[in-house]
Amino acid sequence: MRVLYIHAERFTWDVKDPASDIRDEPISGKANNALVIFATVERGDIPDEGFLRQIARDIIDVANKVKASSIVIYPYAHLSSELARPYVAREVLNKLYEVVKSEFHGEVYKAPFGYYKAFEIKCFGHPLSELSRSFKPEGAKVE
Ligand SMILES: C[C@@H](O)[C@H](N)C(=O)N[C@H]1[C@@H](O)[C@H](n2cnc3c(N)ncnc32)O[C@@H]1CO
Repeated sequence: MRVLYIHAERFTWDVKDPASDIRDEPISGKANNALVIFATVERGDIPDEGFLRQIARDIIDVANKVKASSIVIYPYAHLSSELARPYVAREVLNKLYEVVKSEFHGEVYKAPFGYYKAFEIKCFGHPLSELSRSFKPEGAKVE
């Protein structure tokens, strides 16, 4: 999984057209003082508890470091050329959302999977406000 973390003073997303047969409810939204997680699920990623906890731990660690009051999981198919199939990607992101929500003290949001979306973001610009990560399942066969 490839992720881009942006610590944003304000983040809003507006659902547009469907972009996949596999999709969530089309709910737009906004969050303030949010750690926005632009997340691309890659081929080989699995909805495995241990893998997801590893990612959730890092997300929450950064959210606490930057004193974010909310976290947004944002499905984003643009950070890798090795995309997981939509069915798997949606399941991985929905489970990641559940793990983060169960362990973070603040609000946790998930933008809907499977759509084109407009978004507005105001990045704080401090040294930890833009970070990227790559997570691989333990012992996963790397093609
Ligand atoms: C398009 C752009 O504006 C929007 N932001 C978008 O990316 N929409 C994506 C994700 O919501 C989801 N999606 C599909 N495959 C994946 C994947 N492997 N990982 C994450 N999301 C995925 O399905 C949509 C179409 O690819």
